[in-house]
Amino acid sequence: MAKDPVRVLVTGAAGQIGYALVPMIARGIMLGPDQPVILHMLDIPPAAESLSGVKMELIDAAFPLLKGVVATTDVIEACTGVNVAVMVGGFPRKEGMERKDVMSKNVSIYKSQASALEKHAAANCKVLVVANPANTNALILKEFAPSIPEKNITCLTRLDHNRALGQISERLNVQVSDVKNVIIWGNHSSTQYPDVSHATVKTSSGEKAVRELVCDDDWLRGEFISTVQQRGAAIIKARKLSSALSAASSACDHIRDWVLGTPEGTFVSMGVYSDGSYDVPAWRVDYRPRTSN
Ligand SMILES: NC(=O)c1ccc[n+]([C@@H]2O[C@H](COP(=O)([O-])OP(=O)(O)OC[C@H]3O[C@@H](n4cnc5c(N)ncnc54)[C@H](O)[C@@H]3O)[C@@H](O)[C@H]2O)c1
Ligand SMILES: O=C(O)C[C@H](O)C(=O)O
Repeated sequence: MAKDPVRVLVTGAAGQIGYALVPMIARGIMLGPDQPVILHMLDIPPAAESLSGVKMELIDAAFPLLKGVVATTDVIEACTGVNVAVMVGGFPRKEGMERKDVMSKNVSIYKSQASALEKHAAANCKVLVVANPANTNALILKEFAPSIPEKNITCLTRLDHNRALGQISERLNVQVSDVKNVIIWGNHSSTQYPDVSHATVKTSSGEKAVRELVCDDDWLRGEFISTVQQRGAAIIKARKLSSALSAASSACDHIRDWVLGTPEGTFVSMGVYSDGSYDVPAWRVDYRPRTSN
């Protein structure tokens, strides 16, 4: 029997990540090849015409799994009934900026969208924040949507995880699909810590530790980490635009593995609300930034 469609919200859908992401969702890359979807796309009024063009293209692509498209600038209409929310709407940094430099513009967006999600999304809606600064925006969303369970609000560090897999694969000249179990600790920022302590590569003689195969701790402690930490900036320098296809693909990986699970013995990275697991300090209420009103 055919499955019921899942409603997936993409905010900032007229932007460059949105344009790469919505066809991936409509093709089943996010939720699986047998899962019908209804896409909810939100953007701001100045982008309404461009958003309507994206909707036209989705119709023209005749995706068999796509059972409906809501394209709107109304946050309530966009959030109503959604089972998965991918929060991409916001402003990207430009060359020479850090991700925290877009904080003042982007954080306010997440306050208003949090209350719309809290009131109108489906129960148990899973939220992925992509817009930067991703960890802070996710925390703001959690604060302003207190009835959404903490474990349902996450942010994207899967792009950093995938970048780390890619760097190991390039260094060892092995298929990226044979590398697994890197970990990204910390924020999606230049202070993140890509960790290969548990990472392995599948070889003809079984799984081998990345550290053993690389056999160069200076590289692992130095260039490897800084390349992953600075990859976003390197892409902005090269494209004059921030990463989009890799961000969209990683967002699909994040939701797919969250909803459908990972193969046994494989783990992946996602930004989660800290409850004290892994010896990382739990988030405390007194860490909250003070506000003037
Ligand atoms: N976490 C990650 O790994 C990662 C990776 C790449 C980019 N990003 C971030 O994702 C965000 C989007 O990047 P992009 O390249 O698609 O940017 P973009 O400028 O191409 O698109 C952003 C879209 O968001 C829309 N928008 C702005 N305010 C909005 C609001 N209040 N509601 C709904 N939509 C709104 C804009 O109109 C635009 O269409 C940026 O913050 C970027 O830094 C994060
Ligand atoms: O670096 C950026 O500003 C965009 C994104 O966070 C990335 O890592 O590519």
